[in-house]
Amino acid sequence: MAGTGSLRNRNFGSPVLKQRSTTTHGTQTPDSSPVDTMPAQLLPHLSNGAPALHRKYSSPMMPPFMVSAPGKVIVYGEHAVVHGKAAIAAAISLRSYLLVSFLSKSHHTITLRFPDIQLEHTWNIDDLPWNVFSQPGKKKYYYDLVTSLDPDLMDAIQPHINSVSPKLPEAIRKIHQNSAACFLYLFLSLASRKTAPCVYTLRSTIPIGAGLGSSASIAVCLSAALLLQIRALSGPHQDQPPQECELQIERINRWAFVGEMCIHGNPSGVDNTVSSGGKAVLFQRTDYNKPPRVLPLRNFPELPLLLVNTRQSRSTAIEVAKVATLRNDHAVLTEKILDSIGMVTESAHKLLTSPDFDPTSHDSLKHLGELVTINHGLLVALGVSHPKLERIRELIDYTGIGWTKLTGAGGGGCAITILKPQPTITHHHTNGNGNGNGNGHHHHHDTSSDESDASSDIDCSASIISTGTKLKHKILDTLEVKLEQEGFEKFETTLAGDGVGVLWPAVLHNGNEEEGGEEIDQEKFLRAEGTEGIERLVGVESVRRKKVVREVREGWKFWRPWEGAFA
Ligand SMILES: Nc1ncnc2c1ncn2[C@@H]1O[C@H](COP(=O)(O)OP(=O)(O)OP(=O)(O)O)[C@@H](O)[C@H]1O
Ligand SMILES: C[C@@](O)(CCO)CC(=O)[O-]
Repeated sequence: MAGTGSLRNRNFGSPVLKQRSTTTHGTQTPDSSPVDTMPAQLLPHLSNGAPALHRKYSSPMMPPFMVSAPGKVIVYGEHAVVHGKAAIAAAISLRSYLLVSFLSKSHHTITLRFPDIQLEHTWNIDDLPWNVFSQPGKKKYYYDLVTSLDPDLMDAIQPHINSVSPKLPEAIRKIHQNSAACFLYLFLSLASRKTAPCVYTLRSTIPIGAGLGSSASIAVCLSAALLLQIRALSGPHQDQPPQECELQIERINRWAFVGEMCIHGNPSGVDNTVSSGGKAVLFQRTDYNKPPRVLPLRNFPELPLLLVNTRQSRSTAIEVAKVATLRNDHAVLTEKILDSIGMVTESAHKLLTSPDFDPTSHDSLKHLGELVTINHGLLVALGVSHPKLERIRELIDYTGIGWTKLTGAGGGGCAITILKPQPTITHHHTNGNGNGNGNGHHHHHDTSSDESDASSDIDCSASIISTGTKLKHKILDTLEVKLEQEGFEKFETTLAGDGVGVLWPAVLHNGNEEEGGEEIDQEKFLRAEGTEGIERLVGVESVRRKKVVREVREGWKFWRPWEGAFA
């Protein structure tokens, strides 16, 4: 077991990291590689966390570490992506955080503490079906591409899943058992009997079942944590070449996809791909036996986005199954709708990647907005909207502030609105419908000036004037009150952020008195209150709210192939 002393003596800057980390296949058996014997050169690299190396850990075990992964929004193409069409999705600033704390070896247990869903469960490591998972033909390695769940392995873990929350009502038990299945399948596939006993404590700022990829983000966290524990990842560190960063992200993503399959049956893989790699991507999977086509959209604009939660929870698996049924019952029609959604995505992709794309121009935003409207209509035709989503769209359409669609699986969950740029006109008549398909409702924003241009209810010209900005804020404030009155919830988030991140050891400079930084332990993590409390304690970004400056906190590290290094 590595004590504090050996941790201190480790050479975290070893150049060996570069050579080892290019290892891809077959040179390492993850069996019998508990993290407490992890060689320094394969541990997450600390470049600016030097003080942490000299601190004394209160426990003689390995210090706890954390991983974090973002949620996502699908901007275009959900559902159609399950059927081979392309989708565009972007990471958001809401994230899941997983703390891995090690126990002394006498424990022989593995514990999940997932307070967001009130799940707490402990398994005895020796009782798990290692023999089934290590049989020839069944044994998988960290570098394998697994594209479907093995029914024999699922059968083997079933009794251990059934032992989770057996007395709770069916609906809650299902949520618990989905998360437990995701963990156990990954744990048994990647770890070994000798894996160090530990506690996995997970907290998330992503609403669950709201279309924002909560399940993918937990699958990414679990995959990254387990791969780190078995030494199958290198970095993230400053000098990692882009291809090497991509390899690490890909490795995490492949196993996260396996975790996603445990939670919702037939995922396309878009959610875990965005959650692993961050930023924004065009994603398409035509053949489930092969890796998908993933084109990073490096210049994806920080579109002004409004995110509203219906608070109507639903299961992605059920919504995906609805579309499969429709496709069975109305094959030709459904195919045409799915094709059209694919065309919406391609059209957006063409615009977003064209050399003269300007996200602040009226024409570009209008084009993207119209595609949002069309996409929503097609999702309605697929039967995956919900009266509450339609109500949100109606409320937003009346204000004329942007273009709205459901995002993710639908059936409830969230709606996104791409906001028009700042209005330049301070008095106008709207047709009550920002999507240009007027429905006869009239709104009067009672301010001064230009009545002549009633057609451009909110003008998208580049000149932004303060009266226009005030008007927009007024409309948004009024809208927020209405949404709240009807039980909906507005979210603040930014688009196109980082993917999976590592905090090793779990120490952050939180500006308090603790020498060398604040050690994050289970109790502190569990005590953090709500999204703000979690972000203040462990958030990957520090947010200076008034000026809305977001910057990555010292300590958190990311694989960023687009930079070849982390900031
Ligand atoms: N914070 C969390 N803690 C534990 N388990 C979670 C958490 N968030 C999500 N899950 C797991 O993910 C499941 C929700 O997955 P689902 O795919 O239905 O919703 P989503 O991922 O939020 O939406 P979408 O797939 O449409 O983006 C839950 O039932 C639970 O098993
Ligand atoms: C509905 C869906 O397309 C998006 C869920 O976020 C399902 C999937 O792609 O796995």
